[in-house]
Formats: sequence, structure tokens, C-alpha cells
Amino acid sequence: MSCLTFVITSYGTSHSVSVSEILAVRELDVGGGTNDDGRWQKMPQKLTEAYPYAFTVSYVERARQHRWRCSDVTFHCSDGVLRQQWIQTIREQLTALTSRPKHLLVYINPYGGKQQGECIYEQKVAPLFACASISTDVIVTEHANHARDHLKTEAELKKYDGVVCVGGDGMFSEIVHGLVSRTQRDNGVDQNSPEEKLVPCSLRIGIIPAGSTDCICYATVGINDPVTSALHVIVGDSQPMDVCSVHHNNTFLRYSISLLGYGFYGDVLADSERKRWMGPARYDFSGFKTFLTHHHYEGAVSFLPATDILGTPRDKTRCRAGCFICQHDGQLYSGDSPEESKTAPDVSDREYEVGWGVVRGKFLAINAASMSCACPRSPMGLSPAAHLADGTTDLILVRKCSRFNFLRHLLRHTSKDDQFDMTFVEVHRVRRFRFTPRHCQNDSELDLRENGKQLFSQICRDHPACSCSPAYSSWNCDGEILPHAAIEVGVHCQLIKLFARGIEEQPLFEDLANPQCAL
Ligand SMILES: CCCCCCCCCCCCC/C=C/[C@@H](O)[C@H](COP(=O)(O)O)NC(=O)CCCCCCCCCCCCCCC
Ligand SMILES: Nc1ncnc2c1ncn2[C@@H]1O[C@H](COP(=O)(O)OP(=O)(O)O)[C@@H](O)[C@H]1O
Ligand SMILES: [Ca+2]
Repeated sequence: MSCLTFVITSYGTSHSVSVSEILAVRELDVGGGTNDDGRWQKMPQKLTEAYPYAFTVSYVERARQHRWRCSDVTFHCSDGVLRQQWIQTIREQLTALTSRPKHLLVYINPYGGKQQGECIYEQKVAPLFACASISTDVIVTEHANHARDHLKTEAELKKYDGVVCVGGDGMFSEIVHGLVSRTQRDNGVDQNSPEEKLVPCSLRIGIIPAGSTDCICYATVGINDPVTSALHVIVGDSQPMDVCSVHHNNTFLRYSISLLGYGFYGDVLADSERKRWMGPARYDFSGFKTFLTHHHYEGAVSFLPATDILGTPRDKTRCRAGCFICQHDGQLYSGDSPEESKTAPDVSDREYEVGWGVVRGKFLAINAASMSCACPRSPMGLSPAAHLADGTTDLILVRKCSRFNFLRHLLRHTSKDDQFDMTFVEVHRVRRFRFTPRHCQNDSELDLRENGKQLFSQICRDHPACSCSPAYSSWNCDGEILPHAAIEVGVHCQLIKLFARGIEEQPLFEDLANPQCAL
């Protein structure tokens, strides 16, 4: 890979920037003291006299905690022709980077998180896209599912190299639903069949975090920072991601990319939806309230363990940029294994139908994490060793236990301690799973559920001290409530791609304040 290496004369240190991390190059008018975008440049007098021709290179600089920043370095030449040659050569090298997007479709949710979406985009992201010569069509959404429906039916997708959403996990979920549904429809695939092999989406998705949890962004980039995410879009990163499909009685319900949670996380979400006005703090409030109610739910979880893979949910290694396991779709195979075993496993592969396991009981929580679900509340996530793109989800079963033990389990999500190392918790890496609540028989489940809820609330009003649990919880599907308790879930390996690269190991960072170099 080509590199631009420059020497900072005042410190005598050398700094090398890969061309793939150069954002833009532009001429600098030394006499005027400003560059193309009008920013004022401080030049030492002697330098400008000896080298009157200058150009500025903007590049990615790594800062603390996986943050990326746009830095500038200015080069001074004594000769105008030499400057043009440098600019032209760097531009040619940038043009040769075919993975970089040139035209993007951007959706902004003005009501996500702290309602700062538009402001974040205009102030932090749009200037970077302009600097990198990326053109955009921007849509500020007017209602929920606006972006999803626009993508599904109207958007002229051929025009774009990617779709960017400004918002939280819910907004990202809208984009995924729009793109995946559109791709299946265009390819004649029936989403209602749980066994169907889905067609991967070709357009990459970028997330500019402006939501409440921002877990997809945090777990794929390492931080929920709009500038960092914009820079990952500009350099044209690509991170494949698994997507779970959720069905009920051969009817498609939703896709999930991060968390599918029944019991605790379902109840937190159901309660928090009524408190949207509180902003991101609603989750803490509802989390505390749900913790105190301490409801458990009875049912059976059957699952198909992923036995033919590298990696387990209890691994100490983590899915990081360039992850070996994800590069091999999670499959362990030797160089001389038959070709067919090298294709990504998928939920449609019937051979996996053997070997299902069943766990019955009373659960405080049933969680499926298709990725770590790391977020600012839990920097390691619900399943710290989960992989972004290995074709599996980590099924975490938390059995009924005391409040104290459940609190110990929850607290471990905030530290490096192992949240699975508890007698009432088990975790399985699976390709598919089903959940059947105990009282669920057939299609009348919903009626039963409604009646049950009414009955339960009546009983509880009559007996305020009663400690019984309602029969059903809800599924929290990436922050959306599902209407059914009985569901069937399958993982679709690498169905979508993000403008991300996974979390980078040990980022190096240096502070170079407006470096100036003589050529
Ligand atoms: C005692 C502290 C315990 C902290 C435990 C934190 C575990 C957090 C794991 C979070 C996983 C999040 C997975 C992502 C889900 C999102 O897709 C989804 C949608 O996001 P969006 O609104 O940005 O669109 N977000 C959510 O569903 C939010 C889940 C948040 C759960 C927060 C739970 C807080 C629990 C606090 C318990 C307090 C007990 C205190 C007892 C003294
Ligand atoms: N213009 C809009 N008005 C109201 N709701 C919207 C709008 N655009 C998107 N939504 C919905 O807002 C919900 C929350 O969005 P999200 O960006 O995830 O924020 P948060 O992280 O705060 O939940 C999503 O369910 C999304 O479908
Ligand atoms: Ca996975």
C-alpha cells in the first residue's frame, strides 16, 4: 500500500500516512494566508519566502479511545510545477481507491437521542464529506418508518455508493429493513419463509451516531463519535455483519442486528417507550424499575448449536478489525477441505437441522446477541466474545434467581468480570433458535396475551403485594417491541455491510499540531 511519509522538522520525528487514509489534498494560497475552505493558516515568514507554493493534505489521525480525527499537514515547495505534480499524483492515487463512496444517500432522524441529529450532521459530518468531494442527497425524516419505506419502494439505489443514517440503533434498523426487503423483492426471495436463503445487500450502510444506545456503531467502530464514523465512511471501510431474521408461524416479523431480548430487556424497552421524553436516560429509569419488579417468564428455548466453528462465547479473544474468524465466516476448515464446505453456512442449510438442544424453565432474561452489543453503558457488551460476521448469535439464558444475584450478573456487564460465570446463567453459540412461552398453544396466543395482561393487572391491583409474574414479556428487537412472544430466529451470515472495519487493536496516537513540511 502506498504511503506518504513526512518529517516534522521542528521535532525531527517522521510520520507516515497510508494513502488509504488521506482524505483530500488541496492547493494553499500562501500569500493570502488562507486555504481553499477559508481557514486561516499560520505560516512562519521565512518558510513562505523560501517556499511560496504550498498544498495541504488532510488525513486520518488516531486519537484516544478509537476516535479518529481529520488532521492537516501543509507542504511548501519552491516551485509551482513541483506542487502541481504532487497534488496531481496524490489525487490520482486517491481516485484509484475504488472502495471510496462518491455519492451517498443520507437519512437524518431529527428526533433520535437528544434530538441533535440535524445539527450533528450539518456541523460535524457535512463539512468532512464536502472536503472529501463526496456528494449527498439528504432526507430529514418526517415520521417513523419514513426512511425504511423510501428505501423499500422509491429510492433510486443505483445512483448511490452507500446509505448513511444519522440516528440511533432504531434508525439503523429502519435502513436495514428497507435495504434487505428491497434486495429480497428485487431478487424474488420470499421473506416469510424462515428457511429461505436471503440475498446479501450490495450497498454499504454508514451510521452517524445520534441515538440513545448507539450500540451498533460502538461495537463496530469502538466509539460513538460522529466524526470518527464519518471518516470511516470517507475512507470506504467495509465490515460485513450478520443479521437475524425473526418469524412467527411462517410470517416474517423483523430483522435483528444487535440484541433480541425477552424478559428483562423486553420489559425495560416496553416501559421506556412510554418515557421517550426523558431521552437516553429513559433506559436507566426503566432499567431500575424493571430490576425492582423482578419478573420471570416460563417457556422453552430450543436451539441449534453452532458446533462446526472456531470460537465460543466464553473466549478471552475478541472480534477485532480483520478478525480471523469472521474472515472465514466463522467456519473452521483446512486448506484441503472440499470447496462446498467453504461457503458461508446459512439458516437454509437443512443439514444443520440435526442436534437441536432444548432448555425449559423460568427465565429472568433470554438474550440473543449477534454481536457484542458493546455500548457506553457496557463497554464490553452483553456477549463480549461475540463476532460481527461469523453467522452465529450468542444465546444467553438467565434463569430465575434472587434479585441480589441478578444484580451481580448485571454489574458484571460494566466491568471485565465474566457475566456468564454464574450458576443461573448459560450461554450457547447458535445458528437458529425458537422460543415458546409456557402458556402459548397456537395462533390465539395474542388474544391470550392481551387477556392475560388484563387479568394480571386486575389481580395485581387487587393484591398489590403479590409477587407473581405475568405470563408473557415482549421481545426487544434492536429497540423495537415485537408483538409475539413465540418466535423463531435464524442467523444470516454477512447479509449486510457497514462503512466500518471492526474495533482496531491498540490504536497509536500522536499529537501533531498543524505540521508544516518543506519539500
Ligand atoms: C447495574 C448496572 C447494570 C448495567 C447493565 C447494562 C447492560 C447494558 C447492555 C445493553 C445492551 C444494549 C443492546 C442494544 C440495544 C439497542 O438496539 C436498543 C435500541 O437502541 P436505541 O434506543 O439507540 O435505538 N437499546 C435498548 O434496548 C436499551 C437497552 C438498555 C438497557 C439498559 C439497562 C440498564 C439497567 C440498569 C439496571 C439498574 C439496576 C440498578 C439496581 C440498583
Ligand atoms: N421523523 C421521525 N419522527 C418520529 N420518529 C422517527 C422519525 N424518524 C425515525 N423515527 C423513529 O424513531 C425511533 C428512534 O430512533 P433512533 O434514531 O434509534 O433514536 P433512539 O436511539 O433515541 O431510540 C425509531 O424507531 C425510528 O423509526
Ligand atoms: Ca455473529
